[in-house]
Amino acid sequence: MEKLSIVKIGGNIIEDEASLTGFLKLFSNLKGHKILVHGGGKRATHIASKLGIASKMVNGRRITDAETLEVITMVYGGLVNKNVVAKLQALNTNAIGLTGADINSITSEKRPVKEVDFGFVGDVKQVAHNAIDKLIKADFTPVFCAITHDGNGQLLNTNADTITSQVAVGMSNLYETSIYYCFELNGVLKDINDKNSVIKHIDTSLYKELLEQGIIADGMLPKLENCFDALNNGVKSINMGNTSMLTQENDNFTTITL
Ligand SMILES: Nc1ncnc2c1ncn2[C@@H]1O[C@H](COP(=O)(O)OP(=O)(O)O)[C@@H](O)[C@H]1O
Ligand SMILES: CC(=O)N[C@@H](CCC(=O)OP(=O)(O)O)C(=O)O
Repeated sequence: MEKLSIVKIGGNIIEDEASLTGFLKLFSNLKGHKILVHGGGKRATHIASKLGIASKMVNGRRITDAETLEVITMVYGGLVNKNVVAKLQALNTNAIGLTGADINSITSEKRPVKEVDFGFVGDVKQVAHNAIDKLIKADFTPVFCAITHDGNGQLLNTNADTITSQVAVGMSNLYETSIYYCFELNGVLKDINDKNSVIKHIDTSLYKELLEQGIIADGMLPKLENCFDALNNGVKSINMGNTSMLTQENDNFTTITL
């Protein structure tokens, strides 16, 4: 099986021009087949607030009413996605920006209302791995934003970490797939206040211990939950750390296995 790398960048990297430029250079230089997934939650919150729309997050997910859906469509699908694609073109990476509606790549289902009504938030149902592979085989580099669709004309907001793990699970039918979650810290830290306390390897049993000890919290909770879901469904390896983990020089990041 050929190899495929799926790289995710979150809001903090996107917000910092120098970090974004540095990251995109590393991503461009990455050998082999690759896919980029980007978030942009911070930018969406910022622009929504300029428009007088308050943002509300519950369990790390944005409550997405009709107005907020308009904002995130403009920000993720337009502003962030197209800027990332243009910057990649400048680095000679022939990128194509996509939402899940494009080439019907990611379909999702509006999250059912239980204790919380998340509004237009979608849980991934299907990833069209063969359609995505046509782009890869044509030497295009897909760049996904955090938008999916329900197949009936409705766009839905889907967390970018979840898009990453679900696209990785789908592509594992065709490739030996690795995920790289790039964020502003060096990896999963034993002590959140000590940036050098990277836990180099987390497996299922250590994961349970870290959860019990409360060492994994906030944004890291859904991230790691997604990781174990992906590993249980065919993804070969998952790495988490700052963007320099995409180079051979840095081995100070977290690797996650079953
Ligand atoms: N043990 C931990 N190690 C590293 N980060 C942690 C840990 N526990 C919680 N976090 C938090 O998780 C955040 C990363 O998740 P998130 O905010 O979803 O990132 P992203 O930028 O990818 O959207 C970090 O900024 C950090 O505040
Ligand atoms: C449903 C939901 O919460 N979607 C996220 C999608 C963006 C995202 O995941 O961005 P980061 O990776 O930068 O956090 C949101 O709107 O914030």
